[in-house]
Amino acid sequence: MLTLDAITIENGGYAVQADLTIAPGQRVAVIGPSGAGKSTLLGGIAGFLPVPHGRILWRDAEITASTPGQRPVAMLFQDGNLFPHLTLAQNVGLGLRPDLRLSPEQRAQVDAALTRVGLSGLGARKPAALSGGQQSRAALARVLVQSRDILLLDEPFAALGPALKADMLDLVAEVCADTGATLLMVSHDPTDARRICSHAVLVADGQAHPPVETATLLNDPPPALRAYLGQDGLP
Ligand SMILES: Nc1ncnc2c1ncn2[C@@H]1O[C@H](COP(=O)(O)OP(=O)(O)OP(=O)(O)O)[C@@H](O)[C@H]1O
Repeated sequence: MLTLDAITIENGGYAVQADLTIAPGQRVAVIGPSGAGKSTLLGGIAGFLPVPHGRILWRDAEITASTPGQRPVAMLFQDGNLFPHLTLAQNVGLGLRPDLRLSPEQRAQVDAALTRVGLSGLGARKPAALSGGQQSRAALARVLVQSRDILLLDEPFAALGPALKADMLDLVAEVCADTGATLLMVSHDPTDARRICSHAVLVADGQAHPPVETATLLNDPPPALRAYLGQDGLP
């Protein structure tokens, strides 16, 4: 269980409050108006932003004061996930050791992660020699190799076309099912949430609400979400 026990997360002058729990292995979309604090929520869970009030717990152990590296969390951002001067294998290896002094076992883990995301044999390539979809897969492999319990994805596939994005979302769902990882994924596209997230957290007006079933939330959105989604259900 991921427990956000009456927390406040600070992001500059902005604050987001949350008092909710997320079940292990659950896939949860984080949705809400632009600027409402979705990235702030993920940043607080990851340990990148201060949480001056409340407690964050994972499986009953408090992690509020833990550094990002000590938390059971791996995070994938929209941009800047790959270093252009490093090969794919090195980029993925960074998830295991920042100095890249990998043991043979760790190299095998990198190869396995690349294979899992469909990039077998491409480890020696640099990111520029890959398509956008392949780059997204490599970034996902780096998150995978970390074997963390919680995956935080902040609009990671927004730059991809619809078909590639759907492939990546399905891959994320498969990986979460394989590993039992708990997923929180920020997305501006409600179809992403419907595709792979059983539950959704609405972030609006500085408040992250407890998760509810995605279909329930999107089929009958509260006013703050309805205004954002518009009549056709898209932002
Ligand atoms: N460094 C900062 N200093 C002050 N305010 C900030 C800072 N970073 C973000 N904010 C503010 O915090 C609020 C929440 O930002 P956040 O990025 O979490 O929203 P979001 O819901 O992820 O938005 P979007 O959907 O547009 O990405 C915004 O109103 C933003 O202006």
